[in-house]
Amino acid sequence: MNYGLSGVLDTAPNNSLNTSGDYHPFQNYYPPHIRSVANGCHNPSRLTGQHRLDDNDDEQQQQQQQQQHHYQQQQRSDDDYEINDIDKPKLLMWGLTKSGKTSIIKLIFEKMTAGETLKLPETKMIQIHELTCGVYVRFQIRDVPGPKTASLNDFETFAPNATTIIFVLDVTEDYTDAINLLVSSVQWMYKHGHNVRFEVLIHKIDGVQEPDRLERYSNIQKQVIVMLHECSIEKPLINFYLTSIYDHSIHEAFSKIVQNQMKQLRALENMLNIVTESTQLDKIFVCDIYNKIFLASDTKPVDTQLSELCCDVVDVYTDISSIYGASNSSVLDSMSFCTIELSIGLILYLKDINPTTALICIFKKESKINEALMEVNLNILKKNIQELFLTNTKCSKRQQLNTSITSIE
Ligand SMILES: Nc1nc2c(ncn2[C@@H]2O[C@H](COP(=O)(O)OP(=O)(O)OP(=O)(O)O)[C@@H](O)[C@H]2O)c(=O)[nH]1
Repeated sequence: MNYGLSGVLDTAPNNSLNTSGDYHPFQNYYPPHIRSVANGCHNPSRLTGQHRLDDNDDEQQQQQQQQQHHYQQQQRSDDDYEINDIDKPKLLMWGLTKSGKTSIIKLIFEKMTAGETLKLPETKMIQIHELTCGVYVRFQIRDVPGPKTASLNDFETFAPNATTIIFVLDVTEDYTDAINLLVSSVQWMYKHGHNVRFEVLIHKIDGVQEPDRLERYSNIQKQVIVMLHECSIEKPLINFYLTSIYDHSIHEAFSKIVQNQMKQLRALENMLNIVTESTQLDKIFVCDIYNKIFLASDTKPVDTQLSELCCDVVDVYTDISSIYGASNSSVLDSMSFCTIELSIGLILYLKDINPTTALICIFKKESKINEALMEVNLNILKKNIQELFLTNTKCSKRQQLNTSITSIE
């Protein structure tokens, strides 16, 4: 399958408007100059930008209605997107009691504040969360009561059908027991033939002084690898992250964990690479605006500060939308966009993909971006992203059908 991006146009030599017949109807809405913060908006009744102040402009209203109609159709096709329950990744939150498992889920997916997690009761029963990121990426997370010691009794019940284990290790406590629990859990999985990935969150890092953080991270990592090596597990599937619910690190780590579940990731990254190169952008992220999970970015190395900036853009956008927007409409719709110019010479541009997902582009103010070309390419990208996910589902449905025909023969 060709994972390229059909139809993406290359940068024109100057900043002129693209006059080809290909130009997207959005052209009429988005004047080809960059505007300042959050003057993109969702529908006529919400916060309006300077180009929409005239509510009596019939032509504009008609076009807006057409766009809304397209978006509703898109929403309907998104609803058609079904993922087979067997294919759905099953993530297990695992770690000692009070390590922070429930807090992480509540903070990312249920909008609980970090302060509110202080009052969370101990988990007594297994909690199953059916979650969706960016409409298309669906998975299940199981939050289970954490053991008080390095005992595997409960793990043997919870682990067998997990496809990924998210192990939460409280770095502010003596972590000998936590490391023993982690190592024996990996060992148990290998012994029972489950070659699953372990995503280890070295958590509550806000409680450790800045200079000691990396040292503690590499000590824990080394200790775990040596212990696994002693158990003859040479190349474990294991990743380590430094996290805290008091900053963006937990969103960043969880984004990587979610990306590891997506079979479309490489294809998506290829598409984003093509668009960043052809449009001369510095970076593009695909982000779920409700939980701030990044589903992908182009493959240029990500500066942590850039992804923090993206989370901030999303916060600004959703805050303004919830203050000024109509209560019954979604935060993003087919006309949503916003541009923020930073004093450090960067421009952040947010644009919808679907009702929950946005593209966030970053480019330097001085770079000669052809904005018309950027708009065309981002619209093509948006369409291709949708097709990529839908094609994948159709393929897997067709494969299932073929399998059942074969078995009947
Ligand atoms: N300082 C700090 N505290 C955190 C962090 N994450 C969670 N906590 C606190 O850790 C405590 C325990 O969190 P829980 O989420 O209940 O832990 P759990 O692992 O689900 O515990 P069990 O339900 O007993 O398995 C709470 O008081 C949280 O506020 C963090 O990143 N930093």
